[in-house]
Amino acid sequence: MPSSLDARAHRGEAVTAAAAPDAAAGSAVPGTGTGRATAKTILFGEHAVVYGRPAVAVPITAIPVTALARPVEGPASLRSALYHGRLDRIPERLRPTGAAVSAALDAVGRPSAGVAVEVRSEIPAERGLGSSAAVAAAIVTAVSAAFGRTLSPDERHELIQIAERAAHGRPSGLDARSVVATGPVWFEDGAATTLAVGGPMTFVLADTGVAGRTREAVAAVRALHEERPAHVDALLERLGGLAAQARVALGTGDAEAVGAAMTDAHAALNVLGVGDPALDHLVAAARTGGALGAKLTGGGRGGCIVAVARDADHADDLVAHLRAAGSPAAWSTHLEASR
Ligand SMILES: C[C@@](O)(CCO)CC(=O)[O-]
Repeated sequence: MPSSLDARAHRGEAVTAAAAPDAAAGSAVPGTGTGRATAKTILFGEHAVVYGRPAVAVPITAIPVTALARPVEGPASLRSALYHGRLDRIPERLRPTGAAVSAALDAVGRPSAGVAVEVRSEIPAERGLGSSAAVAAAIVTAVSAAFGRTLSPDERHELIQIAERAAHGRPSGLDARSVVATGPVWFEDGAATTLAVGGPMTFVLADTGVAGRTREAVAAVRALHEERPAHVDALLERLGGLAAQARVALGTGDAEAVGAAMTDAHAALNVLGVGDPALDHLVAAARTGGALGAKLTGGGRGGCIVAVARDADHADDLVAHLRAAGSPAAWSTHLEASR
């Protein structure tokens, strides 16, 4: 992993579940533009959400990405930890990032304008933490601001979705909504609403060190769905049901019930074919470390796990335990009760 993504353990910011103002701040002074978004973790509903089931996600405000953009003479360019050069020569794997710049230029009516875009991201890529959606969110906000436009949340969502389609074909929109939220979200029918949290809850994220493969995992679920629709529909129904159950448990602050639902969801995701031995290893380690439950988070087939800690102090122990079990990076994030 690049040095900026070195193993760190954040105690995590308090993420309030109260009013969820938009987190993708941007300046709209023509000539300069900034955009900001954050990592996210999906607590429940990944993959099932692609098939219309509900999901629960939490933005990780302690892990941000910022984009800066300014109009220039000459071709559009990108500077990031992964690439520095002309946009029309961007490597295939960064095509979604290029798509975000182009989509924003189209949206401001300047499709062939030159723009210099710089991305500073603390979000590890390909770890199921929403890096592609967050980078796209920061970019579309920054580029449109550089040309004097402030995007409405829905306009911005559509532009992020263009980049997400380049990333993995048929995105549900969950990532695009979560990376610009400031509190936990309930996602259903393409819309995100603020989720009530009835008591403090602390989650720990741990990286397997194995790159997640969302595109491949989404395609594998689609193929399995075509092959065995009844089997897959039952799993998707189960995953959607666990999200609904967890919504109630979050609302009453019942961390044990949230953890139990997570462990069940992990099992269902494995049957769906999006697991990985490295994920199972960390889920098992989380349990021996005293977590109330754990599961893979995001696209799967690598990436991160998310676990429920007993409390904020236990989260620190759990981070250390997961690091000792081989995780190269672990973080914690804390939710305060919203009422
Ligand atoms: C796997 C998935 O459910 C989440 C990826 O972070 C895909 C999507 O929602 O588009």
